[in-house]
Amino acid sequence: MSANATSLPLAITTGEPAGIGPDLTLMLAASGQLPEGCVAIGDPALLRQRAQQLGLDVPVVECAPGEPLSMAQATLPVWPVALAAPVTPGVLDSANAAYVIKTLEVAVAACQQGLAAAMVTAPLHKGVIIEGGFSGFTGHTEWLRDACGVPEVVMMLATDVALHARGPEWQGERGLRVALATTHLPLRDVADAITPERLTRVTRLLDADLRGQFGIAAPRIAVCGLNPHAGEGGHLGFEERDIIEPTLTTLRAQGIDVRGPYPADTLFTPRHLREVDAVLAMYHDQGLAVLKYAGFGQAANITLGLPLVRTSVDHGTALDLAGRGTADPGSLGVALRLARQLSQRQKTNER
Ligand SMILES: NC(=O)c1ccc[n+]([C@@H]2O[C@H](COP(=O)([O-])OP(=O)(O)OC[C@H]3O[C@@H](n4cnc5c(N)ncnc54)[C@H](O)[C@@H]3O)[C@@H](O)[C@H]2O)c1
Ligand SMILES: N[C@H](C(=O)O)[C@H](O)COP(=O)(O)O
Repeated sequence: MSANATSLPLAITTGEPAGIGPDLTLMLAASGQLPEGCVAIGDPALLRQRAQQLGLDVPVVECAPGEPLSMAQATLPVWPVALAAPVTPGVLDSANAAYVIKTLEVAVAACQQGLAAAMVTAPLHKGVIIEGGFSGFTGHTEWLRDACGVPEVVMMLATDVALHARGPEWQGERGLRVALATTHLPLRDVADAITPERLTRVTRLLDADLRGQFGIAAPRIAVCGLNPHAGEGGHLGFEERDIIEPTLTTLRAQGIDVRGPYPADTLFTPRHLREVDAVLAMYHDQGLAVLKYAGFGQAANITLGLPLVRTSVDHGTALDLAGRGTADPGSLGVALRLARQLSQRQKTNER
């Protein structure tokens, strides 16, 4: 296989086996919407069984990293990882936690060895991974940071503009990009995690990847406050006055176009969004509730700051839909297209 980012496969980790990850991968393959050069990572027997449950005629073809992929229409090439326990759609079993982690390890190794262009992750279930013995696990994003040995990563979700613009007024014609200063933390711990050091690392990474990965020459970043009305001058919380504002002042002096902190409730309105390229939210639901309202099913999750390209879906395991054929594969399609685009850009940047 040529070591060319356009011909290297996109490795899809199929995620929680009782969730919709296997279904969505098969649905895209069956409908001919799986982009050329994709390979799934998971248990071939599970995929064949799920295809049968969904009534999909998708031959599952086993192969190994580095081998040429089957080019036949509507087949699904698979790099095999064996399940530990049989799966019933919608029913979690912590015995399969190590299997899910193994699929991630295979994808990371393939990217690192130049055998995959990027990894695209279908959803996993954080709770069952923890119950399966991975006590520190909080999500793909943090796991990938540690697996790749980098000090910081940033979670950013973006709507797919071409497919989902709400109209020309929705953040201009560039869609909505929301990055998070903190990720999977209990709300109780969020305020303590908003430190000058973290804000500085996250903002610098966001600025660098908007330039390098998204080709924005001079990124403009709007930053949310943490408290209602951005702290009301210190009367409704001190984090803006004492931490966020001074950090942004320092970053501006270093040449980063970072604006705010703004009251988060009115920042996510077209008039403000049109003026910037990304919003940095202070915590998970502050940013992602808006992003998912704007584009659920047509958005993707990107991990910034990794030495490899990783994109993901904008939704979870949807156990209620597994095995039924009613889940929407749109976000997986967006994540795959974005992964291909980012891996091609990464290759161009390396030249
Ligand atoms: N990328 C990931 O790995 C990822 C992302 C988000 C959530 N999760 C995990 O998923 C699990 C369940 O999370 P949750 O219940 O908060 O969110 P969820 O996205 O699984 O489900 C929320 C709602 O959205 C619906 N939904 C989700 N995906 C859909 C799709 N493709 N088509 C149609 N409807 C869809 C579900 O049926 C449900 O009603 C949790 O363990 C969470 O941590 C993983
Ligand atoms: N925060 C993500 C979301 O709500 O869509 C999701 O939990 C996935 O996170 P990881 O990619 O870190 O697993």
